[in-house]
Amino acid sequence: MTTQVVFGDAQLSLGDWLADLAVDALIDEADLSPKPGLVDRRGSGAHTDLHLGLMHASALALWPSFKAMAEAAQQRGAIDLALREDVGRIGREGEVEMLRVTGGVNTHRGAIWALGLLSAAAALEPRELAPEQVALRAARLALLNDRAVPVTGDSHGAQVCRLYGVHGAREEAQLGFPAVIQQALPQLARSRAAGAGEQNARLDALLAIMTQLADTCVLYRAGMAGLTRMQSGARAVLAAGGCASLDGRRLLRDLERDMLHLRASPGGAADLLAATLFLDRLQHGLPAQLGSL
Ligand SMILES: CC(C)(COP(=O)(O)OP(=O)(O)OC[C@H]1O[C@@H](n2cnc3c(N)ncnc32)[C@H](O[C@H]2O[C@H](COP(=O)(O)OP(=O)(O)OP(=O)(O)O)[C@@H](O)[C@H]2O)[C@@H]1O)[C@@H](O)C(=O)NCCC(=O)NCCS
Ligand SMILES: Nc1ncnc2[nH]cnc12
Repeated sequence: MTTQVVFGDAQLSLGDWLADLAVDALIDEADLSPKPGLVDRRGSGAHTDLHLGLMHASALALWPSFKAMAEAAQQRGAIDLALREDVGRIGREGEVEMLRVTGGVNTHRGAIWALGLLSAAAALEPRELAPEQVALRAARLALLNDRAVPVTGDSHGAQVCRLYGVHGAREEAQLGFPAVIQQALPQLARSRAAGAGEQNARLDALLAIMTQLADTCVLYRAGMAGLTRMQSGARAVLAAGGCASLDGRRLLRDLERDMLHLRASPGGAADLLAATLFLDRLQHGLPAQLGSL
């Protein structure tokens, strides 16, 4: 039985719809400008191996993985080890495809993890798509131990988590994406309500994530000095009125200058902004009708 999402006369399977939302979120994140240290429409930020075309190609290449994760969730129908291991296997295959398309560059490793879990979590209960509900189901899935994960312990994230005693991408998901639920979505709503405009509201949401996140990409590239500058700089922009204000824009420019100087790229925060946009669309773009064929 396939759940169909009905938009007027058009019909889409739930897996197609969720994969569309996930890829749209990745492309919107990549395009959003000006983001400090990150790839955007202006350039490659602190990266020498990434550019906007590569981010787009990577996002599009992941569509089948997100669809497959959502379909696995529909088929399994419960948060259990079988589903966790399906999601892990599909995610690893997605990573291989990402690396093939980008010629070996890590564009979206964290995003496959976050958006994969969230796509599966959404597909499990398509009538319960409030951000907190979806994030909680994703957390329960992330807490299960995928026995097929290669136990190398030498990823960049694992190295800096050990060195600095912080939580990385795995724990962010296991805690129910607090940076998204407690920081980014409320900031997105506040900035929209204040009339900041959509682009500035999304930039403010990214900064809200950056105020608190232990972004392991920043830690790996720029150490604790980089992370502290990222967090304090993001707080300063928001305290000055956010990206829609003149003072906020000046402080954003200062933050960008310092992050480029430190080679610091908040890739983890960028992934969580994509997760924010995905959950925001899920809650505001509920399908007109869900039916089962
Ligand atoms: C649980 C996993 C996510 C693995 O996590 P782990 O921490 O062990 O591994 P990393 O390889 O470091 O990947 C984590 C990626 O998550 C993003 N991230 C970082 N901090 C956070 C955070 N606090 N919360 C959430 N997300 C976070 C980040 O991804 C983005 O940055 C990448 C680009 O950065 P860049 O600096 O260019 O790249 P590097 O490769 O580090 O190289 P250098 O250029 O510096 O030399 C980009 O990918 C963004 O997406 C981290 O990279 C999960 O992946 C896992 O379980 N892995 C095991 C295999 C598996 O089963 N996979 C399938 C899972 S469905
Ligand atoms: N816009 C971006 N720039 C650099 N790394 C990223 N990882 C995810 N999105 C990114």
